Amino acid sequence: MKTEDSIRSLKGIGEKTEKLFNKLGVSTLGQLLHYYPRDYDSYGEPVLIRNMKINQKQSISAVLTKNPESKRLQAKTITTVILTDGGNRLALTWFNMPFLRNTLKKGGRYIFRGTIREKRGVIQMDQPEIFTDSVYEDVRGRLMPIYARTGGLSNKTISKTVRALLDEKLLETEYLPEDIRIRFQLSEINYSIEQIHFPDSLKSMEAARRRLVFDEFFFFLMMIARMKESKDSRKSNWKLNEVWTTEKVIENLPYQLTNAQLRVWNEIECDLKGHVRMSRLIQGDVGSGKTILAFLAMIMAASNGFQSALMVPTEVLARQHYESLVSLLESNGLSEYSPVLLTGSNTAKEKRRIYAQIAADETKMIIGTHALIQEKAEYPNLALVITDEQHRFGVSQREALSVKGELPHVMVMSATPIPRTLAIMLYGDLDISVLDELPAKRLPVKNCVVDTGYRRAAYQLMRQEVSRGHQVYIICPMVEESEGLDAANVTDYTKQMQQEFGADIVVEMLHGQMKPKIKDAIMQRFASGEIQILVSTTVVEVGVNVPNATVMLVENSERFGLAGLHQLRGRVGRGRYQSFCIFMHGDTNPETARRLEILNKSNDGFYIAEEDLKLRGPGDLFGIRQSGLMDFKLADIFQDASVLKEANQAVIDILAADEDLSLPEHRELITAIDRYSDRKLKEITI
Ligand SMILES: Nc1ncnc2c1ncn2[C@@H]1O[C@H](COP(=O)(O)OP(=O)(O)OP(=O)(O)O)[C@@H](O)[C@H]1O
Repeated sequence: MKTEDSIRSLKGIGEKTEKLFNKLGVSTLGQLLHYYPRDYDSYGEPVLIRNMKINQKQSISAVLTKNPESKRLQAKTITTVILTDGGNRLALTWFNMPFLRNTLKKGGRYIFRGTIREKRGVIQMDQPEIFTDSVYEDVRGRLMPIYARTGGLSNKTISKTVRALLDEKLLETEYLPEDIRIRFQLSEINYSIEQIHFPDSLKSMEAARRRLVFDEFFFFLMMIARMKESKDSRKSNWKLNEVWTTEKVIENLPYQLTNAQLRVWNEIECDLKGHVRMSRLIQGDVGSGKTILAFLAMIMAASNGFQSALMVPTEVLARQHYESLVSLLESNGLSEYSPVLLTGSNTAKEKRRIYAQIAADETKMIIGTHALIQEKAEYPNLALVITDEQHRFGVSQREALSVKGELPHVMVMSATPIPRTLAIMLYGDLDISVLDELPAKRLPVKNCVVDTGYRRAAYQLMRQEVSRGHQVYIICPMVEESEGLDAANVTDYTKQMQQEFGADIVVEMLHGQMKPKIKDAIMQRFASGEIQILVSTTVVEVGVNVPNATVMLVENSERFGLAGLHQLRGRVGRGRYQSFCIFMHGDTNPETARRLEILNKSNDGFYIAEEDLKLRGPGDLFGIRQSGLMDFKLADIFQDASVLKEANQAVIDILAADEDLSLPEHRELITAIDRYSDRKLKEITI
């Protein structure tokens, strides 16, 4: 038997059972070995009735003093046995199992196991499992696996099949080098597989789990590390030596760059000047000033005679960046770089003209939405691509653009602070720069978490801020997943607000269903101060910059994740005025208020992201789960953070000693890694 063989090669697995296993993603023997239990049942010592704990699964050993009784109730047959010990009674009931009357005999000793419940003063056990003493002996004191199941395939069948396979002694070849196993105290692979399914003890299960969790992280990190091109192969074809234009632009800025901005700019500049192509992630909290770094890099490309492209996720953001760039260039006498804006609002004719302009190298700077920049444009002279990731895993996206033209420098901007552990996983193929400082003279946003009873007071605060010439965002979440309802909700709310604030205050709305042109127009009017209150869905979450806005009210804030709320809040507090963020919730669950309190306590995105990761896991947080990329079977990025660190260290050390894994002691390892990467990359759907 081989691990690649179909599970049909096991005795007793016919076509029907095979199909059911396939539903669980198990087709081969190897996959079955790695189909780990999701939990365990422990078979403890049988207890006396008086010592039984309600709502716990327990066993009782008893001699039957009476035969079971069956009666029909509606369409069901109910079979009952009453057990007594020392004056305590326990009722056992089974549904639709009348044959038990012939199985369980008066005078026989059995062990019954099930969850103890109390109903109307009677303690009872529904549907208990039944053992004879000798059968129970086999499981006594053990942890028995509980597998994720599918209809028609019972836990019993799955465990029996796994047991049968393990008894065949089908062995995996140990692929982890011995020194790594010894250094990180990892148990051997076959022992770990056996013990994760049928542990001898809790301790051996934990050791097995640690090894298998290590493997999950290790392979993932190895795959990412091997995707990262070696510095030697990342030769840059672009010589960017001219730096004084950007120096002048920096001098002319109306503010001083923060130390963090200066440090990161220095890293970017070194990349651009060097012989190695840049492949860098710029991470920073909301409002930390990432945009100016992107513009400086684009200006540096242009002043050296090269093109650059900035891709962003929304049209609103593309236009906003375009306008800021145009005005930055104008104020520095650099309009000759003639930037272009490429979005879904361009007519076919305009697009053709812009593409022609790009192809003829008449424009040095292209700003647009991802899809459009990636479309059929030809970039004869593209030295730099900047993508604004917006918490999405984008290897394939980055690759798609990098292949256009002569492999440009790549800079990735992430607006979501990502905890260090997760950053290793997501962006292991990039160098990372962190903007860990907000521009000075910013007043921290004042937060409050309130229930709907505070609404009047919130409106009062808005009125007051508007009278001072400032502006307000009101965020309405989706009522349901349906986009249609989303729009209706915002529309109704806007009408209410128009009535509430009267004709002197302009209230408008913004949502994802609007035509891009209309959305742009609304955003323009808000940015120019013509609209005072903007009622919006989360379309403003992404990077919108209106420093004059000082109040944000988030309705139904319990429906958002913390990281999302932090992004939203980042839309205020971007100028020099005191800003306020009101998280309103219509929920009486104390858990909600406690979760939102985390935002109240801190304005630090990295801290909030850590907390959110703890609460919700990485999938929900960054929309990664859908990509299948972080679907670990056992590993949990947060709980197993220490194993993650060790796996990361192991990857670094192994590659430092043997970059292409060609040493004989790594032969098994490279085979296992290749197998893993093939499978994983096939699974990814982005
Ligand atoms: N060093 C600085 N001093 C003062 N203001 C700055 C500084 N750097 C940037 N700004 C201003 O801060 C505001 C926010 O900057 P920017 O839009 O680049 O933030 P960001 O990092 O992209 O944040 P987000 O992810 O929230 O969009 C802008 O109005 C920008 O002009």
